Amino acid sequence: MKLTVIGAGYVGLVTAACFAEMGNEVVCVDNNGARIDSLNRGEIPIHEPGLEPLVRNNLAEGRLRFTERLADAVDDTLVYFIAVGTPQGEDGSADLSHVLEVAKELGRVIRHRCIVADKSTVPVGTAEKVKATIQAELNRRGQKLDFEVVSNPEFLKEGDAVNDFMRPDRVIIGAESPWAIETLRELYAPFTRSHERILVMRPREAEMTKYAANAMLATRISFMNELAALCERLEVDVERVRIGIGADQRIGYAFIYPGCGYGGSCFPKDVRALIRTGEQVGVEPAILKAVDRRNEMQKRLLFEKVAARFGTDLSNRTFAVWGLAFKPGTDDMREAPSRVLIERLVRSGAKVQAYDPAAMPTAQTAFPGEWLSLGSVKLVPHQYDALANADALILVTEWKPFRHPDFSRMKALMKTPVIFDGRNQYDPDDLRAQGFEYHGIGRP
Ligand SMILES: NC(=O)c1ccc[n+]([C@@H]2O[C@H](COP(=O)([O-])OP(=O)(O)OC[C@H]3O[C@@H](n4cnc5c(N)ncnc54)[C@H](O)[C@@H]3O)[C@@H](O)[C@H]2O)c1
Ligand SMILES: O=c1ccn([C@@H]2O[C@H](COP(=O)(O)OP(=O)(O)O[C@H]3O[C@H](CO)[C@@H](O)[C@H](O)[C@H]3O)[C@@H](O)[C@H]2O)c(=O)[nH]1
Repeated sequence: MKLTVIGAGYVGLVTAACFAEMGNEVVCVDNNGARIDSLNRGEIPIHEPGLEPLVRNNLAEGRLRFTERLADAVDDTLVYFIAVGTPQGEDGSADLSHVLEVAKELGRVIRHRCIVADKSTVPVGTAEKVKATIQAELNRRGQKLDFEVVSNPEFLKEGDAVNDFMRPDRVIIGAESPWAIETLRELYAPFTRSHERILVMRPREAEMTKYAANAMLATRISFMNELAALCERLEVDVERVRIGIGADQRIGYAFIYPGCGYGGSCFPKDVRALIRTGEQVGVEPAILKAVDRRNEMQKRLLFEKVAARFGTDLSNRTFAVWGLAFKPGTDDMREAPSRVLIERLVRSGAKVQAYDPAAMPTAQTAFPGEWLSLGSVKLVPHQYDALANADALILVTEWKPFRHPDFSRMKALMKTPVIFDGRNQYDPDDLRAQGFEYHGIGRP
């Protein structure tokens, strides 16, 4: 099939590469010229395991092409995928400006019967807005043609995106006409051969399903984080409680890990967008607001624990931070808990020595230049370098190399053997036996 994917970010690039890998002819468009230039050289602008060989092979085989201009895309494209960002707007709602800009441009360039499938996460009713925007441009051109706008939300997780796209739990097709439904069924068939995982519904239902999934997962995390706060006061180890409740098949173990808060480009903004939707339609989003509020509290928790231990004036203190990305497996620092922690540490006069296996280039631009130039934040080349003369280690992101480190080496490097474990990765008893002072999340 001939496809065009608009947006070469985490979703667009994975979508384009995976469809090309299945034998489709794909053009991937992005208005960021520098990004397109590097992709055409086979350089991947994001860290996503398995993506680089996929992009390189398909570029070399000629099934995948990158361009800056939508007008350069294949003229006979059958399905256009919209995969541009929908960041949080000022009032918390999803900012649709990029999506509608793409819709307008599509209205200017399409010449044949086609499907426009929206992969960006958008509020209920957006497919109708996209359709109206395209139609207005076609009318302006005096062009009559048949097109359908479909909602095809994406559920991939960063750090495991290629795997999620290749083996999806489900593919949601929010479409009206049998033609659009059949076309997308055919396109996704190679990804869902083992058993039927294609779910067809109306576009509005598909749009809602995406928010509902993220809101449910975020709710589980905030619920566990609240339980962790209770456990800490009651001298109960939340990790034992997590294992105890996860064993109930109705609950399960997924997304019940307490920690220092959820981050990333999806959960925070999607929960807030759904809150805004509730307010707009007159439904009090009581649960969603609590989920968001608990998460904001959770992101401040590590700093509060540090301040409770070392005081609020942290000048002359040095802290090692392990993990800057919002989760392991990615270089993405959007809404990362590390940012909240480091900002507070620096404001309190502390020096930070930070290391992340993938997010060091992102960190170079994520922090104000003067923090780096004045040495408030030092980005070090190795995880153990962060520990040199540190008053404490703060584990923020549970990358694999942090899970089973050399504790005796760590102790020798640090000024004081204190660990704040923001992801409950270590055994408190074991660490205390080795002479560490241990502070976890929801653990006595
Ligand atoms: N990141 C994820 O894990 C994930 C997963 C599922 C869904 N989503 C949703 O998918 C959408 C995209 O997310 P992302 O993380 O890939 O975003 P991103 O910011 O990584 O990428 C978006 C890309 O779109 C490009 N772009 C913006 N406007 C454009 C235009 N007019 N024409 C061409 N290109 C344009 C940008 O230059 C950028 O490269 C969002 O709605 C997000 O909520 C994200
Ligand atoms: O038990 C858990 C699980 C996750 N997290 C945190 O939650 C955040 C999000 O993690 P994850 O969901 O793995 O990553 P994302 O890439 O943000 O993926 C989510 O957001 C995407 C964008 O909408 C969806 O497509 C995915 O299905 C959905 O999992 C991260 O900060 C994690 O540290 C926890 O604190 N506890």
